[in-house]
Amino acid sequence: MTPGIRPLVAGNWKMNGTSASLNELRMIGNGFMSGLDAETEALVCVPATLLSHAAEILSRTPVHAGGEDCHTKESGAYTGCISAEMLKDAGASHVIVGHSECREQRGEDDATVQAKAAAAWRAGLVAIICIGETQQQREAGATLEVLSRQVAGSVPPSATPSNTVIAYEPVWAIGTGLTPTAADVAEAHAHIRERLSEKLGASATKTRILYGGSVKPSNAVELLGVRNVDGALVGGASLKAADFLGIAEAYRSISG
Ligand SMILES: O=C(CO)COP(=O)(O)O
Repeated sequence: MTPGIRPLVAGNWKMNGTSASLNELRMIGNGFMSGLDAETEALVCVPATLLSHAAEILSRTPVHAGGEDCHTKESGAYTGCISAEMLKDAGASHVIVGHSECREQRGEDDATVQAKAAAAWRAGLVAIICIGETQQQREAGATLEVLSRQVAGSVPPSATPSNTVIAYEPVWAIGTGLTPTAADVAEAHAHIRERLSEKLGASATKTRILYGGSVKPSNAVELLGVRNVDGALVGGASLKAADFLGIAEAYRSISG
């Protein structure tokens, strides 16, 4: 937690979900309608095929709908790609950029991630910029150096707390059930905050830094209670309403 920052609990459905999954989304929306802490903001990023349905379902709730990736360009001959403007048109408020799966599987570099964040802003979306070290980098003792490089390269210098969220996702913790210790998370988030301060000045104190990687209801209190952790980016556990709501509940117990 960071004093003065409203936490964000965000889901990332990845390449999961068909129209049959929208019921889980309805339950997530309803969960936030009936009593979840108004101080916690919530978002579910869904496959583009579901986005307009998701936005419609969530429009009657406090939960936002988001995209999972976008192209740098507004339109053009880019078969199979989706622009930030298209996501906005379909009802998105946010888009994830630079997820490690996109960096690894599609060879996305920091400059591309930075251009995608700028594309998100151009369309009026909040960019959720993902960073995080691989297992090999952690074992080599290079975690903080990698995070410095990714903040320097992936975060546009004009980022503000209202147009940008940072998500620290150690690659080795994604989908593995492994998580860093609370001390490791604290060190990484403090380091990211310092690098953001150098780059963005005073506004860095208000920029949300989410933790992502095997967050579940059972570990949410420990992980999200760490200093400088301003929410979660949740993969697998966001596909089940009960788990996603359980994570948000954990946040309430920390804030309370
Ligand atoms: O990659 C993630 C969210 O973007 C994390 O995924 P898991 O929560 O499934 O580990």
